[in-house]
Amino acid sequence: MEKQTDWHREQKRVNQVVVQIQEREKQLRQKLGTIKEDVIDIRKKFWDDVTVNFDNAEEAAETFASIKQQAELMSERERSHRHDLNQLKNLHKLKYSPYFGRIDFLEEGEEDSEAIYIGIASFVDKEGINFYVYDWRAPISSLYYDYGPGPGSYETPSGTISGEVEIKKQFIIKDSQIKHMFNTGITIGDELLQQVLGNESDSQMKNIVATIQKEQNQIIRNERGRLLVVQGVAGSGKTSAALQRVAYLLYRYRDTLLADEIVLFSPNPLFNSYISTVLPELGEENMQQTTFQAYLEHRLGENWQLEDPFSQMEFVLIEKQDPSYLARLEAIKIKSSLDYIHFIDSVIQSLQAEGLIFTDIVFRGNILFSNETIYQYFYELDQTISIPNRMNMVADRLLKEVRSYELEERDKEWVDQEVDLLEDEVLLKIHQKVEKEKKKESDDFYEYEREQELLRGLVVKRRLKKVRHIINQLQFLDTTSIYLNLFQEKENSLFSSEKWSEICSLTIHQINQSIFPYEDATPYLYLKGKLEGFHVNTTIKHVFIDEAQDYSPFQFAFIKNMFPRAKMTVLGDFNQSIYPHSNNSSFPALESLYQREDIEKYALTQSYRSTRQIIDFARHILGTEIDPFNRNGEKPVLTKAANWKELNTQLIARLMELCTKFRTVAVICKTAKESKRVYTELKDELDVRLMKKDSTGYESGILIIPSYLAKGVEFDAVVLYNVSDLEYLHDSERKLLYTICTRAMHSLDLMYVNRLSPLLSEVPPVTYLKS
Ligand SMILES: Nc1ncnc2c1ncn2[C@@H]1O[C@H](COP(=O)(O)OP(=O)(O)OP(=O)(O)O)[C@@H](O)[C@H]1O
Repeated sequence: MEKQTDWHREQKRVNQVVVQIQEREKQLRQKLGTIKEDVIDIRKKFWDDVTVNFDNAEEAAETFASIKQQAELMSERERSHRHDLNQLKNLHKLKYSPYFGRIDFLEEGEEDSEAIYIGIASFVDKEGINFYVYDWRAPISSLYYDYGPGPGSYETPSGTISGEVEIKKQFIIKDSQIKHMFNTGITIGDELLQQVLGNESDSQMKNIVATIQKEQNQIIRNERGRLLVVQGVAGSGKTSAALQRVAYLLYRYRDTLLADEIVLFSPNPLFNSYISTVLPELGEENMQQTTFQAYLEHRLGENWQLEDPFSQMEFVLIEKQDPSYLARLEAIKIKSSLDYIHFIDSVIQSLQAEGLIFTDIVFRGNILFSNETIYQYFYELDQTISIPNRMNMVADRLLKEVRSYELEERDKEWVDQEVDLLEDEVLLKIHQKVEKEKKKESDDFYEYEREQELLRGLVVKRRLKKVRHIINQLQFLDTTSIYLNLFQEKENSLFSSEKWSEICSLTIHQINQSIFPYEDATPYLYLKGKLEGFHVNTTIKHVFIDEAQDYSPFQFAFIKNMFPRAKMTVLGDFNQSIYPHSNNSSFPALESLYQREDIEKYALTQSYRSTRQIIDFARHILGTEIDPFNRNGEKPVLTKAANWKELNTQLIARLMELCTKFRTVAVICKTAKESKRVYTELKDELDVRLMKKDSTGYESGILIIPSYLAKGVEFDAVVLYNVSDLEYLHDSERKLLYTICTRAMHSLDLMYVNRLSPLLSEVPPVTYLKS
């Protein structure tokens, strides 16, 4: 009875708030209509209100000022329009579901407690005094995530506020109706989480603001430290915490931080699209999103075709018979290490005194500046000046000489010939220019000579444009040869590896081919930056790196260098480090780049994605401890087939069954090559889609996807294709297997032919079913 009246009371409040929201919507719509009309009006009458007069400098300045004023007026109105539109969108969401939580808090020293309702955005009365709804990011809302009934406190810019949480409730409200209501304890109720996690997955990630856990809340709201490191088990909400943290920062620093000043590095384009709706759902704009590969490509420019990490991964997974396989694996490890940075730094040190390699600058087939001359110019300069500064000084000197050369060159015969070939429009333009000058000079003989002079000047200038570009871009520096020189010495005291000599030959061979190996791209750009100066990005204030276990120490150092003013949030799971360059030393290496007091570290140990049964199975692959959220499902199913044909028949039957139960079903293969083969075999039988490295999105249905592209993403049901000893034999593939299994939310199948992978030998038979 009490429960019913309580429910009734709460629903009554929802109704009241919704009425207020509707009222506000109405007012805002009216206001928007007026602003829109204003903008149209300003646009239409833009020139009516501007007096255009360029007769003299004073009039022109006045004209300019009045145009500026009109433009500012219009952009202010447009800004206001955008802001109100955003507010309208938020009101629309609030109307559907005004809030998800309530806490009654009695502040120390106060007589009465206040009921705080928490939703995705604030909603205040007209006077701006009473909050119907608090934004989940407001300081007081932290109580909801951090405490159950009992003593509690929260931080505000002016200090800590303590008191007593008297009541804590959670709601699921849809269509303005309370569907569920729970009184909860310390953690945000199991009941609500059960509801949320039991739902089917989507091709888009969802926000978790209603059920953020205490340890996740600490990560989201952390503002200390320049480096925030999160090590969290599979499915522990690292990506979720990262995205809600972006939303939090945008709210907390709304006057000084723009979404564009935050960049997120994600593992692949598919992941980018998977997470792209979370922030807009929360009423925020998306941050910049990129992959490290895209960033490298952008930096390397068009001259290089860069191998991508997925092709490198295919090589590592497939080409074990390749004669250079072990050398390349070793090369990848060495080139990812901080030792390699130190090695490059030591080489750069010696290049201060000698050894840089330059190329000739050629003009019309002749050497304009020989590499020896440039070398001499460079090393004539004081050695205490940094290499990039000296490089710019050389460029200035060369440009000056080009200018003198340009003047001399105008009288050459080739110039006359090219003048004859100039286009008519150019001739006309020069003619008009001279006519104008003539008027001023009132000189009748001036015309022909002057025209010729200008035309010759133009021809030479045009032809020298490329030379100037080469100089301005410092392209006379032969960074590729300097990089290759690192591999000329077959002995290297820094690397005891016996394979160093083999690595040297391999690298020289690879780089002389047209595709630049992935493992060399970052070191090459680092060297280039050290010689030419880094194009650092100082506008970015926060860098987020998700799936951070896939980054090498070298890459971390490089990113830190590129964004010198940014705070870093780095989230990963060393149990999912599947790339040959990533290992357990990446995070310590990253931390070594910061002062101890600048580092904040968190661990997430509870997994929310998969059912208890899936986690119980998967954790034995690595022998690791993971605390599963208590949600039950079927045990994973292991299916053995006598041959490939039978495997496919069983796979098709199982997929048909899974499709009736779930929205997203993934067949995860080890490699892209295998995925393609499976796709070819299934496509006539079932509606399946093949995911490739450049796939940018997916819909519900059956996907066939290579293991490394499924990183960071999740599916209702996963079928691991061919978990035989042929595919998963080596210890190095253990983490890959574990990563694949932990993509499943509700259902996991593993299929194989002949012999089962020995990597599953430690998994107790009670954790799975056989079919
Ligand atoms: N507090 C939470 N409330 C509701 N759902 C949550 C919560 N935390 C995590 N989840 C859900 O758990 C799943 C896994 O979350 P997420 O992808 O953020 O984990 P992750 O640690 O990045 O995983 P992985 O490293 O395995 O890719 C998602 O479906 C997410 O919505």
